[in-house]
Amino acid sequence: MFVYFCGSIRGGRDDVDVYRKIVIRLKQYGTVLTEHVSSTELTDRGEDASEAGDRFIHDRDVDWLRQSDVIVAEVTQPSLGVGYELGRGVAMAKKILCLFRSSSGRTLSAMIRGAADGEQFVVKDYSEDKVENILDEFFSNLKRT
Ligand SMILES: O=c1[nH]c(=O)n([C@H]2C[C@H](O)[C@@H](COP(=O)(O)O)O2)cc1CO
Repeated sequence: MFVYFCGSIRGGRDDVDVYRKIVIRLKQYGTVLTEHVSSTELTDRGEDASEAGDRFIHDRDVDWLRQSDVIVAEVTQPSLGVGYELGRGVAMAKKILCLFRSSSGRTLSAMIRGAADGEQFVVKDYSEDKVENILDEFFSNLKRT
């Protein structure tokens, strides 16, 4: 199984430790195509603007989205890139799990919360200590469908 993990990069790296925890768990379920998103070495400047530049990052990530079987996004820290990835994912009819920490005091965008249908597009409010359980539950339901 190929998993595409989305998390904020240029939108801010405050939640990188949570991303790391999520990616470690996701690796039990398959190949995480975007492991770099959870790297503590990656700053809010992005991937060294990559030698090939932003177009390279965009095209590579859209290819990975196409290849993925499931998209998991940590959406607490607002990020244009994550929102874009989710929109592309919906257009590709991918199975999507969005994870939001209400303890942040933020209100999740209506364009994410309002997209939830409980099946193809799932939004879960969670606390960091429960994240592994939520992922385990999501992936065990996935196997049954
Ligand atoms: O350097 C990058 N590498 C990369 O893979 N991305 C992708 C993966 C992340 O899920 C998402 C983050 O978007 P943003 O940088 O707008 O927060 O975009 C984004 C950037 C920088 O925008």
